[in-house]
Amino acid sequence: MSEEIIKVVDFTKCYGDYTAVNGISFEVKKGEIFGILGPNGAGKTSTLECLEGLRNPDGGKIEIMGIDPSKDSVKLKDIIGVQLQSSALPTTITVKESMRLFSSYHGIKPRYDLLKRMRLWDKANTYFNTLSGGEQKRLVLALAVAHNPKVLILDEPTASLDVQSRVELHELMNELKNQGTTILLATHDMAEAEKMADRMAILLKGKLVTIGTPKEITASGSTETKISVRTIGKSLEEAEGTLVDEYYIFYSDNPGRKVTEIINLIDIMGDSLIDLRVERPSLEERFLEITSVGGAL
Ligand SMILES: Nc1ncnc2c1ncn2[C@@H]1O[C@H](COP(=O)(O)OP(=O)(O)OP(=O)(O)O)[C@@H](O)[C@H]1O
Repeated sequence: MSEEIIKVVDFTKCYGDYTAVNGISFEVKKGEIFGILGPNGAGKTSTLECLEGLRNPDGGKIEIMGIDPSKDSVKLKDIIGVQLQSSALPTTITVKESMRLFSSYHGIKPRYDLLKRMRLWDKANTYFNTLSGGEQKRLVLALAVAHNPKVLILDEPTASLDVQSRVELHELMNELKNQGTTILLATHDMAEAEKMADRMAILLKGKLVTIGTPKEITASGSTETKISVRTIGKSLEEAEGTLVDEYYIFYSDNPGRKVTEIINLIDIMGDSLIDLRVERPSLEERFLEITSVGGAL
């Protein structure tokens, strides 16, 4: 897992006078799922589009398996898989025709197995513009992975997908990862990022504000761990917790020590524990902390 597949060094993207991405650097290793998170306008899509060779950087360096996307789009096309925008497909192409077209573009046999897997086989002869939003998205994803790309670039892949399709896509991503595919995943969905990403970068106003595993990022915040305790008696009445729906709620930056203190108190007071829950701050809470005014910037 140490081979660097994607290298981004001091990358900058401008639109006229506006700097959308301002000197960011990160590397993605072989077989990693790397999340790119950030609020609207943070620069995620601009970064992905430069990696895909659709736009040219205005500064710094980008490499995918040693290829500069802005210079060698021919070599890049077989290495990367990208999710097309829905508008990139002709409205009256059928599902099966689109798979044939893409497969011939990559010089492979049509991957009808993927249409079956993405539950699109019943719609094989349906025009693209009459598919539902979720079906269009499933097709676009099937087309992105048809040629077994070494690098898969996904921009909000599960937005507008139903729960079943979302779970199926996550399974497919894990399978591809296990086969050594490197996946770049831009998402607004914190639960998805926490579940799927090995590491992630958070962008804010074009700058990279933090990078690490979901656990590292969550643990680096000031948000405290929540401990909820329910007892038979009233042993915690005098402790500093707040009573909410029969649970005493405590917050601590040292949850191990706090839980021991609480249990000792319950014991000393001759009381009995009914339930104890420890909830670490979520990635979402940490994300909000980082991206809100007065956050880590
Ligand atoms: N073609 C363009 N011309 C001018 N400005 C652009 C263009 N594309 C993007 N921008 C601006 O660059 C900034 C970054 O946009 P980008 O789409 O990369 O952000 P994003 O993180 O993907 O946002 P979102 O989560 O809303 O999709 C935004 O302020 C946007 O308005």
